[in-house]
Amino acid sequence: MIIAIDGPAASGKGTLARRIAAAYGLPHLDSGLLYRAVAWSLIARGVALEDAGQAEAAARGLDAAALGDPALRSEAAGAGASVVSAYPPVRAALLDFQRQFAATPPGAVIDGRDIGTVICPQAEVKIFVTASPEERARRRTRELLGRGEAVDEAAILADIRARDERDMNRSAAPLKPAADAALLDTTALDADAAFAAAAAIVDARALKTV
Ligand SMILES: Nc1ncnc2c1ncn2[C@@H]1O[C@H](COP(=O)(O)OP(=O)(O)O)[C@@H](O)[C@H]1O
Ligand SMILES: Nc1ccn([C@@H]2O[C@H](COP(=O)(O)OP(=O)(O)O)[C@@H](O)[C@H]2O)c(=O)n1
Repeated sequence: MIIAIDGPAASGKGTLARRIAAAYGLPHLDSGLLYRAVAWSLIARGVALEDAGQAEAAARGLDAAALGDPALRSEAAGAGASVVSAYPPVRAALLDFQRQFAATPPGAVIDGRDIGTVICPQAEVKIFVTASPEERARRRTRELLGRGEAVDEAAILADIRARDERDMNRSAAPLKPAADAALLDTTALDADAAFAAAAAIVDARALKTV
């Protein structure tokens, strides 16, 4: 079974994807980490994010071992990922890895922006997770403070709005719900309630495909 979980920054899709993967015994891929790793490889070498050629080379040479680097979780890596992910050759270079991951039995839970629309349009279950920008900024601020990163909630909110704008309006695989995705607004749901709602969606969809 393939479960695609898409949505904007800090909507809670990663948390949901991890919990659903554990509950249903499926491997999990956080596809955002791939774009973060590409951005970080430029940032760490002092290469401008606007250098699309270098970004493509970084995507082609991506080493899965680099995905565990805690620096990829930083705000700078997330904002950089939103820039390099708009380059079609970067997306093309990362496509096979994601499709291969999904195609390997017993399937996968993958979270990102275009999993239900581009990477796995055949996914049995598609969930599009949202929350208000203000709630997402609160969550991300708490998370980054907890990680020891000095952050300001107003700046995080501005970054989230800028990222939404870039991710939704790019021409290559823009952020949008697949026509057959279930929408899940987690603004007023804590992580447990969001998981219960998502599991109910998975169960209902999975039953339909048996
Ligand atoms: N429903 C929720 N309510 C409150 N906080 C949440 C909820 N879901 C996730 N979080 C927290 O919000 C932050 C962002 O969640 P995450 O799953 O990383 O989002 P995303 O993968 O969409 O960027 C994390 O610190 C996470 O623990
Ligand atoms: N499947 C994906 C996943 C992420 N991305 C890009 O990578 C950036 C970082 O994604 P992420 O999922 O790690 O970020 P958060 O939602 O966790 O903040 C996003 O803003 C997108 O621009 C993408 O284009 N396609």
